[in-house]
Amino acid sequence: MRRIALISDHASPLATLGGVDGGGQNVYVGQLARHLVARGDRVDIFTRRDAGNLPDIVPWGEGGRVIHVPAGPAGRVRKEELLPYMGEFIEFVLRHCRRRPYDLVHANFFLSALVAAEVKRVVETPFVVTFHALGRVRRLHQGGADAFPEERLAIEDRAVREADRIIAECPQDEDDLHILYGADPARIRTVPCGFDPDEFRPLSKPLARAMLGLDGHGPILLQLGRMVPRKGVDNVIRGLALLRNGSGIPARLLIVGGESSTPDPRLTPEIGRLMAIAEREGVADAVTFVGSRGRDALNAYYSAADVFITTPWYEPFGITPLEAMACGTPVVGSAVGGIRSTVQDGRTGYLVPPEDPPALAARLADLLGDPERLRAFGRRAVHVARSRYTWARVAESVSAVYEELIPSHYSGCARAWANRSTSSARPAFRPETPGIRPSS
Ligand SMILES: CC(=O)N[C@H]1[C@@H](OP(=O)(O)OP(=O)(O)OC[C@H]2O[C@@H](n3ccc(=O)[nH]c3=O)[C@H](O)[C@@H]2O)O[C@H](CO)[C@@H](O)[C@@H]1O
Ligand SMILES: O=P([O-])([O-])O[C@@H]1[C@@H](O)[C@H](O)[C@@H](O)[C@H](O)[C@@H]1O
Repeated sequence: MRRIALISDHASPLATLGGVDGGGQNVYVGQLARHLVARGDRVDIFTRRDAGNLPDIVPWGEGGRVIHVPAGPAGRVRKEELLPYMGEFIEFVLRHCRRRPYDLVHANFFLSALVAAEVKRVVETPFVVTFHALGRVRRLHQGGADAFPEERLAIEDRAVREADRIIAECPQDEDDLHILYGADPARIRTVPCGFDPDEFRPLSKPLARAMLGLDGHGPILLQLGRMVPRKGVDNVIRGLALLRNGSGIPARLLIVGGESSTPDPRLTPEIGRLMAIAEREGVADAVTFVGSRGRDALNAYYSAADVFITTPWYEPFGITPLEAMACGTPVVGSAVGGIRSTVQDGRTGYLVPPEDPPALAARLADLLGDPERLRAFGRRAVHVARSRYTWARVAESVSAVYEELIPSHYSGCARAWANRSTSSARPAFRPETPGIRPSS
């Protein structure tokens, strides 16, 4: 039985999703852990305690645990401001490793990669990293709006140098790692993200719409995800205006996501910005801001929609288009990142340039004007999603990556450490990265 530590500094599988900091990484870590545990691993997820009332440990399936790490205030801290608290995080994880070692650490995001690199330096546990988002790519697209500290890039460079394996989520992510970070291709493995068939399956549209209390006529378009400018929701609203005015199709747009379950521009400024754009474009009546929704409500939203739209500026993978496909809903998405692999242009949906409302409107008009094509795309989408992208398959591939580092017969690192830890020579944690401090 392998002992795996999954580090996910700011993205807990227990968090509410749809706000600025809660989305794909939370889902990834939670699903990966569940499926690894189902395959027989012991998995501890280390994530920062971001509320005072959280238990120290929460069970996560049979053999899994979410461990809340006291690092910084027990309240919300923006991920951009977390670096100074990572010293406490590292020391906490090291204490766990010393009590009972892990065979492998899997870090998620650059802050967690810093933890994994320190753990490797001190107790020699190998590590795998999935970045989920890369600092240089973010800088390229967000420029001055990127508020992460300068140290992020050096930490990512170090993680790329020191990780035993790096998981890329799509060919574009692989290229970014190689070209922007000089990552050694021999240590990169490309494994996509997934969806859970227990959460997402096609429901009939009338049933799904009745479940959500949606009435009225006209096609329904859906946008669902974290409410941040780089998701390009403004372009979806502009595309909707062009569609309604140009082709006369009376489509409506539902926008799911935000910091709270009712849309509140004070809590989610991006919603306020989008509301103003809908007003200016003359489509405020055709756009419904729903707020964030829990996992159990999403199947109905995806199934109720005629088309799912996602037009981010960039996307390391993009889980939402997959979830839509699994519900039999065709996707019109930006031709960027992982969306280029999941959406088969002209077979399960269409790919459009990222910031191009006229191209989006034209594709929507094409699709909505041809109900037979919509149905055929939807059927193929379910097939593609189910045959290639379940979390069970993802976990199998990730497990194979671990296997390269921990042989199945388990001669293991953990055992080596257990023998060695009887010696008194235990190296101490010395933060090498500027900007962090040890807690004591
Ligand atoms: C820039 C960036 O870093 N993007 C990546 C980020 O996910 P990011 O959070 O940007 O977006 P994704 O679309 O991948 O995932 C969003 C997730 O949040 C869920 N959700 C959203 C709104 C809501 O109200 N309720 C809810 O449950 C969605 O169902 C989905 O499962 O990590 C993912 C996993 O590595 C990648 O696929 C993304 O490419
Ligand atoms: O888009 P971005 O803000 O750079 O980075 C994001 C994280 O902050 C978010 O918490 C996580 O869920 C996403 O997977 C992604 O990694």
